[in-house]
Parts: sequence; structure tokens; C-alpha cells
Amino acid sequence: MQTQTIVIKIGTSSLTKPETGDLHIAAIARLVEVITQLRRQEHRVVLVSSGAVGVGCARLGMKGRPTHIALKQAVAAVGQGRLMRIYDDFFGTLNQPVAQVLLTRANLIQRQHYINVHSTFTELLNLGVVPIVNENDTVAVDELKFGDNDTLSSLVASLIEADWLFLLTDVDRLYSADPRQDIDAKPIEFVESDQLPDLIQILNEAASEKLPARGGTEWGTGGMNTKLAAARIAAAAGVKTVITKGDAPDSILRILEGENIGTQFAAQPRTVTARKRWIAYGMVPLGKIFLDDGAVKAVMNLGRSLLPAGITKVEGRFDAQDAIGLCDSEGKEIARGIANYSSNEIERILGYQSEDIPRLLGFEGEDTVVHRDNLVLS
Ligand SMILES: Nc1ncnc2c1ncn2[C@@H]1O[C@H](COP(=O)(O)OP(=O)(O)O)[C@@H](O)[C@H]1O
Ligand SMILES: N[C@@H](CCC(=O)OP(=O)(O)O)C(=O)O
Repeated sequence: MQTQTIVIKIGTSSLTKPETGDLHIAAIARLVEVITQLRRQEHRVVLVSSGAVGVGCARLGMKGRPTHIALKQAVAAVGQGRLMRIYDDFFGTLNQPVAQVLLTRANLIQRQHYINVHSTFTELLNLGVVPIVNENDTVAVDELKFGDNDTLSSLVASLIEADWLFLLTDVDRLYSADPRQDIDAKPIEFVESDQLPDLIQILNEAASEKLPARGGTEWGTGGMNTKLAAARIAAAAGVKTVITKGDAPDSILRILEGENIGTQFAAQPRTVTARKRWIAYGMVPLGKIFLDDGAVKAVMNLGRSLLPAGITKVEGRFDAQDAIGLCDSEGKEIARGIANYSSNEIERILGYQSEDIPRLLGFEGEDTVVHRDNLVLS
């Protein structure tokens, strides 16, 4: 088999035992064996591991996941070191070098940081190291967090142009409803990329009817919603995603051989450039602009830049060079892009022709509000 680049994400629910919060040593050991085997087959592997907060809680004898942000950050600082020590012991026993990579959302927003992170991953993978990634919980600020490692792992998979993203969790696959709540929930084996938006909506509606909370376990943060959102980001980046069980990671080897295990999500062809993927998913949109029907057509069907004449409304406060969402008249996001003007400036030029911009703003600016090179369809 050709060398594959593989991102494996393991959630707190698979790393710890729900009854006691203790580490699930056997599951971690099995995962380490599988990853080492993948490395011996020359595959390039990144492990995204949750568990800093869970392990920190267990170490400090806390009975539940803290909700207060500063306490969570302190607990993560206790847990992350212990987690890495365990990984380094296990991988070290099998002579597999590992590295700790802690990321914050802000690291991916800034283009130069994003490129640096990419270079570091490339070097680590070329050295045969398994990078072990987590959110840098201790310094991340609430407004600017990945929030869950499902999203983080899909962004890493997109960043390094992985072939596969494995989301290991405590259920064997995705079901039509939460199998803990609904005994009639049907297993879903395969999802085409164009089925994902509808599936996300159906499962969100099912979850909000059955379960007011977000639908994960007590210790996990995301539930299936964040896994589906991650699969969507991955699919758009040309990465195949699989949701499967964390306590039987050998299934990864069998899935790579073509076995039908877990829920597998097809990928779209990788046509979007790395820079446009960064605009779509690395950056965080800080505002929205609403387009009339003509502008929606020009952007979506004709691949044109967005001119001020087609804008009807601005929402949010942002500066020039920030990322924004482009919405149709019903508020549905149709694209994302980098704005050439601030929200204040767009309010003054919307509805006008580009040649009016110098008169309206008092300086010679770009003709376009979002240039097509900085624009990516949602
Ligand atoms: N449609 C669904 N199919 C499968 N599991 C679901 C679904 N909806 C909610 N879940 C719940 O999501 C949980 C896994 O999410 P979570 O606890 O966040 O895991 P992790 O820690 O692995 O990220 C499962 O235990 C299951 O109860
Ligand atoms: N960064 C957090 C991860 C939170 C998280 O996404 O948890 P999970 O839903 O179990 O994957 C931690 O290490 O505890």
C-alpha cells in the first residue's frame, strides 16, 4: 500500500474509564501498538489526543469536569504533562519517537503562524516522529478556542493534507440518533460528502428533541455534532473520515485494507488550494455581509469577485483583511473571504458602483470588497 498520511483523534471518553475517571491503560497501549505498526509500514501518523482535563481531574481527585474556565485551564496544565509522560513511556518502549504539539485557534488565524505550524509538522513527519497534538488549553482564551478536538483534528488533517482522519470514540459508529437514548437508532455505514449538510441538520434536530444538552458523554466535550462538523471540514479538504471505536484501534489497520468498519465519510476531490482552505477554516469569520441575488449568482456560479453594488447589509465589526462570511438574502452562508474594507467602510459603500469608492471613502481603495482570489465557496 502507498504511504498514507493519517490523523488519529482519540477522545476523553476512550482514554478514561467513565465510572472512575481513571486512565484506560489497555486502550492507550493498544493505540500505541497500532500507531507504531502504522509507522513500521511507513505511514505518516499524527495523534490528536484529548484527555488533559480528564487526566488532570483524576490526578486531583475531582469528580466532574470543571466548568469554570480558569479552573479548567489549571487542571489541563496538570493533566497534559501526565498524558505526555504516559505516551512517551509507551511509545518509547517500542522505540517510536513522539513530540508534543500544543495549538491554539489563534495559531491558525495568522497566515505566517499557520505556515510555521505546517513546516513544523512536515519536519516532524519527515523525521519519522509521531506528533501528539492537543489544544493548548492552559493559554487558550474562551472566545478563541477550537473548543473540541474533533474540530482541531480536522483542521490539522486539512493543514497537512492527510489522506485519512480517524475519530476514535466510545461508540462503534454514527447512528441515526444517540444510541444511548434511542434503542431503535440505526447504524450509518457510509456518508457521501454531499449528504453531510443534511445529515448534520437531521441529527441536530433529533438531538435537540431527545436531549437538550449537546449529546456527548459526561467527560467528552463534543458528542457527534462536532464529529460531523469535523468530517465536513475534512471532506472539503480531500480527507476521508472514519468514526470508530477507540478501544479497538486495530480496526484502523483493517479499514486501511478496505474493510467496512465504523462510519466512513467520503472526501471531495482536493481542488481547493491550501491558501483557500486556510481562508475557509483556519481563519475565523468576524462578521457577515449579505448579498443580493445577482451578487450571489456572480460569486457562486460565475466565480466573480464581490463588488460593493451587490451588498445589502453588514453585520458585526471587523477590519480590512479580516475573514467574513458572505450570505444570501436568507442569511445562509454561501462563501467566506478576506474583506478589503472594514465593516464601517462597507456600510458607506454598499449598493454603490466601485468607481464611487474614492468619493465615498476619501481614498483610492480596491474595486472589490472581496477579491475572488481571497474567496472560497462554503
Ligand atoms: N447519532 C449518534 N450516533 C452515535 N453516538 C451519538 C449520537 N449522538 C450522540 N452520541 C453520543 O456521542 C458520544 C461520543 O461523544 P463524546 O462523549 O464527545 O466522545 P469523545 O470523547 O470521543 O469525543 C457517544 O457516547 C454517544 O452517546
Ligand atoms: N483539550 C481538551 C480536549 C477536549 C475535547 O475535545 O475532548 P473530547 O470531546 O473528549 O475529544 C482536553 O485535553 O481535555
